[in-house]
Amino acid sequence: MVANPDSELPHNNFDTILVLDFGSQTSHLILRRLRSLGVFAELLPCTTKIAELTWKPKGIVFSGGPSSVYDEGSPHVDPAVFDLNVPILGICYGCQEIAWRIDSKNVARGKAREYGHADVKITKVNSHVDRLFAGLGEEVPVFMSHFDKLVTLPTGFVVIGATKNSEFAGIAHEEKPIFGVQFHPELEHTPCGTDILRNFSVEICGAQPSWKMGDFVQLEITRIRELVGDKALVLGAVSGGVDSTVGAALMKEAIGNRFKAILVDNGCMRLNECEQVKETLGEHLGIDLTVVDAAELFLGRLAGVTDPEKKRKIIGSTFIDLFEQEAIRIEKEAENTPNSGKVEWFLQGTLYPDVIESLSFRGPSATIKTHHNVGGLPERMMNGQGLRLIEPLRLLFKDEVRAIGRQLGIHESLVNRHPFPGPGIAIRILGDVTKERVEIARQADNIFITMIKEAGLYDQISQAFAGLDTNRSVGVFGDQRVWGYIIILRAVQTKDFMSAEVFNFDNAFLAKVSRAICNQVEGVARVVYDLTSKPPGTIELE
Ligand SMILES: Nc1ncnc2c1ncn2[C@@H]1O[C@H](COP(=O)(O)OP(=O)(O)OP(=O)(O)O)[C@@H](O)[C@H]1O
Ligand SMILES: O=c1[nH]c(=O)c2[nH+]cn([C@@H]3O[C@H](COP(=O)(O)O)[C@@H](O)[C@H]3O)c2[nH]1
Ligand SMILES: NC(=O)CC[C@H](N)C(=O)O
Ligand SMILES: [Mg+2]
Repeated sequence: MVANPDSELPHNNFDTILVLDFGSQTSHLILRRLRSLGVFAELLPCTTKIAELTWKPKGIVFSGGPSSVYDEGSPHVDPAVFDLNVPILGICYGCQEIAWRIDSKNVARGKAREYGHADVKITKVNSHVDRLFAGLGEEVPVFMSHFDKLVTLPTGFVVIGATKNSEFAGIAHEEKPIFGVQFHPELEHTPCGTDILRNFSVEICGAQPSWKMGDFVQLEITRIRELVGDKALVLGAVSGGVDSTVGAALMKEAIGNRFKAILVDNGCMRLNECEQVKETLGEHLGIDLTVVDAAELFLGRLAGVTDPEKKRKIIGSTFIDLFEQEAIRIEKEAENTPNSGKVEWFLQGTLYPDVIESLSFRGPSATIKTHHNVGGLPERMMNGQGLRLIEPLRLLFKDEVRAIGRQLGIHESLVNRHPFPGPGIAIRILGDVTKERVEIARQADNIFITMIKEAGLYDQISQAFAGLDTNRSVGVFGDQRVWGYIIILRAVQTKDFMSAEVFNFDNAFLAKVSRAICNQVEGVARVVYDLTSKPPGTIELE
C-alpha cells in the first residue's frame, strides 16, 4: 500500500509553530527567525478554520497587520484557536487581537504613531509568565510600528513589559500560556527578538528545535517517489539558476532518468550559459537534460517590441509552446524503452515567498511586473495534457534551498550564483531587442561580473549585471567619432529582493570596468552606474 505522501510533510515530522498571518509586511520574518532556531514554522491566513487543520501545531503566533481590530471588516481569528490549548503569542495586531477578543474596549487608537526604537522595561511577576522574557535582563531595546494600543489590561492578564508610550507593551495570561507583545521581535532592530522567539517556541511551546535540511531532503525524496509512482515521467524546466537546479537534483535523486529536464535557449542567456548548464547538470549531476535552441524563435517574436510587459508575455508564452512540444517528444522517445510512460508531472521551483504571497492576508497590491516566466503553463498544460504540478521547494526560503544545494553536492559557485530572470537579457535592454544588442550587453555583463569576481566582491553583492540603453551617445575613440550604446551597470545588496540598496564600489574600480567595456566591446560609447535603490527603482531595468 502506498502511504499518504502528506505523512512526509515537515509539519508531520517536526514540531511546528503555526504563524497566523494578519497581513504584516514582516510575517515571513517570524518564520525565518523560528526556522533559523531550528524550529519549523508554517504560515496560514489568519482566517484559517481550525477544524480544517490536518495537523496540530506546538504553538501559534498571531502576526502584525495593517488593519485596526475595532474596524468593521477587519480580520479576526477563528475563536476555536483558543481551544487547541497550545501556547499563543500575539505580535502587535496579534496582541491587540487577543485583547480585543476579551473585550473590544481594550483596544483604541493611540494619540500618536509609535514607529521605531523604544525601550521595554521588563516586569518580573514570579510566575510562569516570566518565561517569555527570561534571560533578557531588566530593559531591552525593541522596534515598534503601531498606532492602536491596548488601553486597558485584559481581564486575567498581567503586565510583563512596558514602554513610555505603551503601558501594556508585554502582557501574559495569569494561568494560560497566552502572551502578547506590542513590539516586533521578528525584526533585526529588536536585538533580543530571537531570544524571545526561542523562549516562546522552545521553552514555552516545548518545540524540539530539530528542523534540519538533511532530514528534509530524505523526507522529500520519499514523498516525490510516492507521489510520482514507478512509471510516470516528470518534465522540468531548468534555467541553471539555484532553484531549478536544486529542484532538478532532488527529482534526479528520487526518480533517476524518469526526470527529464529542459533548458530553453531563449537567445537572451548570459555568455556561455547554455554550455555551462549542460556541463553542470548533464555531466556533473547526471541529469537527463535537453537544451532546446530557440534563440531565433524568441528573437524573431521579440523584434520591434519595446513594452516590458509585452516582452515578458511573448517570452512566457514561447516557453510554454516549447514545453508542450517537448512533453510530446519525450513521451514518444520513451516509448519502447524501460522508461516508457506518460509525462504526468511538471516540476516547478516555487519557493515559500511565492507561496506566502498567495496565502497571505493582504489587500490587492499593484502588479509592477509579471515575474512568472513559465506563467500560464500550469493552466494550459494541466487542462490539455492533464499534467500535475510538483513543487519540492514550496516550503523553503532561498537560503534553505542553497543549503540543500550544498548538501546535494552542487558546486558552491552555482549555489551562490546571483539570480537571473527567466526573460534574461531581454529585460536588461531598454527598448527593442536585437541579436546585436543582446551580444553587446552579454559581453559587457561578462566583463563586469568577471572583474567583480576577481576583486573578491561577488559574494558581497546580491545581484549584479550590465544592461543596455538603446539610446546612443557620442564618444571619441582614437580620434574617431563613435555613436554607440550606453551600458548601464547595476549591483545591489538585498536579503529578500523586495527592497535593495545600491552596492558601493570604489570609483577606481568602476572606472576600470568602464575602460575595459569601452575597449573590449564594440558598439559601446559610454558606461554608467545606476545609483537607484529599490524602491523607487526595481532591480532589473525593466
Ligand atoms: N531558459 C530557461 N529554460 C527553461 N526554464 C527556464 C528558463 N528560465 C527560467 N526557467 C524556469 O523559470 C523558473 C523561474 O526562474 P527563476 O529565475 O525565478 O528561478 P531559477 O532560475 O531556478 O533560480 P534563480 O532565482 O537563481 O535564477 C525556473 O526555475 C525555471 O523552471
Ligand atoms: O524569473 C524572473 N522573471 C522575471 O520576469 C523577472 N523580473 C525580475 N526578476 C527577478 O526578481 C527579482 C526582483 O526584481 P525586480 O526588482 O526587477 O522586480 C530580481 O532578482 C530579478 O532578477 C525576474 N525573475
Ligand atoms: N504593526 C501592526 O501590527 C500594526 C497594528 C495596527 N494596525 C496599529 O496600527 O496599531
Ligand atoms: Mg533564474
